[in-house]
Amino acid sequence: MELAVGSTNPVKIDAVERTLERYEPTVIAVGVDSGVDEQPRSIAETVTGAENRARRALAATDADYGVGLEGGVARLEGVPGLSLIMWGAVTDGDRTERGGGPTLRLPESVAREVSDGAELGPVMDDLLGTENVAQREGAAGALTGGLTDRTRALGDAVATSFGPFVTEYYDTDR
Ligand SMILES: O=P(O)(O)OP(=O)(O)OP(=O)(O)OC[C@H]1O[C@@H](n2cnc3c(O)ncnc32)[C@H](O)[C@@H]1O
Ligand SMILES: [Mg+2]
Repeated sequence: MELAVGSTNPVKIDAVERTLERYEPTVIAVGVDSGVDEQPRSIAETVTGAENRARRALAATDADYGVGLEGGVARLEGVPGLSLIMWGAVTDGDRTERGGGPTLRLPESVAREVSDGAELGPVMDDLLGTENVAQREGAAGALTGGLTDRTRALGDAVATSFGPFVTEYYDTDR
């Protein structure tokens, strides 16, 4: 199975390779524009970024599927504080499906800087004294003490957005 992933971030490529391992994936990294802000600030903007990445990556290749992964922040109804969210989108060129990954509350100091306009990646690097944590364990790893990491967290978004293509349960939706 050939998959075009709309990013060159190694954690996103790894997340797709590992999650879809049983399909023996060939993954092509395609640097595309997400078409949304570098730091999406709502569920809708995050999902749109994932969709754009998936469609643009597929359009640039003859892969079977395009996959888009996007990280964002949002204030969610019923959940205090600012949340880190992540969404996936998968397209076969005809149909597009979306699915989410885990949600984490950001520490207040991080939430404040991001709310003031900063991008999460650099703010996390400042807090942790790291460089490019977004390309390694990510906020998901740091904020859980390693109970999960960004590859696994994004892998969940890959699984939930890919599911409708590999199970029969959604067939009646079409
Ligand atoms: O090259 P791309 O694919 O754009 O990879 P990225 O790391 O920038 O990932 P996103 O654009 O999807 O994420 C939007 C912003 O949120 C940040 N971000 C998202 N998840 C993160 C995480 O787990 N740890 C640190 N920063 C994260 C990221 O660094 C960006 O500033
Ligand atoms: Mg980015």
